[in-house]
Amino acid sequence: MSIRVRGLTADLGGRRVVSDVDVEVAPGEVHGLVGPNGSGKTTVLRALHRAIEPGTGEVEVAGVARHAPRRRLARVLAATTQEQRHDAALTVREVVEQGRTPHLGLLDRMRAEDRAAVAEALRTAELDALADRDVRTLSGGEGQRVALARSLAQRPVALLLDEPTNHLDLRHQYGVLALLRKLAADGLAVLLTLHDLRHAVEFCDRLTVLHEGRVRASGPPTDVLDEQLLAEVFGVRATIRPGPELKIDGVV
Ligand SMILES: Nc1ncnc2c1ncn2[C@@H]1O[C@H](COP(=O)(O)OP(=O)(O)OP(=O)(O)O)[C@@H](O)[C@H]1O
Repeated sequence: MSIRVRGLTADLGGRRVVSDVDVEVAPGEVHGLVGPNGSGKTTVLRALHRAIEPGTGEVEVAGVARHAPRRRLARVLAATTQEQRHDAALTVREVVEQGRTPHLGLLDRMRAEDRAAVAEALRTAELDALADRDVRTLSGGEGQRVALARSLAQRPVALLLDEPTNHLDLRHQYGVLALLRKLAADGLAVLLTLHDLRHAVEFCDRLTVLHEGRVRASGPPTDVLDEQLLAEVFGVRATIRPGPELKIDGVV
C-alpha cells in the first residue's frame, strides 16, 4: 500500500474529531474521502502530511512511518491543501520549483532533472503562459493549479489533494480529475477529498465515507453510495443512476 492509515484518532480543540479511521490507497488508485462538512476529511489528510500530530494510530506513506524524518516523507508525499496561499513575491515558476526542495541538498542548485520536472509540471497544469506571473496576482482557480503543479514537480509516490476542484471552472475541473486518473495509471496513489459525489462516482476507484469522524463505509463508489447512506450521512433523498447527467468526454 502507498498510503496506510490504521486506527487514526485525532483531538482538536479538546474534542475528538477523528475516531478509529482506516484508509488504504494502493499504487494506481484514486481514492475519494467524502462526507459532510466537519466529518473529518481534512483532518485525516493533515495527519498524513503532518500538519497535525495524530493522537493514536498508524500513518504510513510508501513505507515512511509516522516518526520518520520529515524530509523522507517529503520525498514520497506531496499535498495540495486548502491552506496553501501564495502570499510571497514569487513567480509561478519559483513556486513550482519549491516542489523540488525535498530532492535537493541544502546548497544544491537545480539540476537538469529538476528543471525538467518543473517544466513538465507547468505544462501539465497548463501554466506555461503564466510561468512568469507574480503568484499574488492569480485568480483562485489559477492559484489552485499552481499548488497542484508544485506537487507534481515533487514527483511523489502518493498525492493528497483537499478539494482540488473547488475553485475551478468546468473545463479545469474535468482537466484536473482526468489528470489524476492519468497519474494513477502511471502508478501514483491519489487520496483526495471531494464534495461533488458525481465526480466521486465518475473518477474514484474507491471511496471512504466519513461521518462524525468515523468511517461509515468504504468500497467502490456505486456500492457505497446507496439510498440509505445518502439519506443518513448526507441528508438527501437521492439515488445514483448509471451515467451522469452531464457527461464530459474530454477537453477541446
Ligand atoms: N484547529 C481546530 N481546532 C478545533 N477544532 C477543529 C480544528 N480544526 C478542525 N476542527 C474541527 O474538526 C472537525 C473536522 O474538521 P475537518 O476540517 O477535518 O472536516 P472536513 O470533513 O474536512 O469538513 P469540510 O467539508 O467542511 O471541509 C470539525 O468539527 C472542525 O470544526
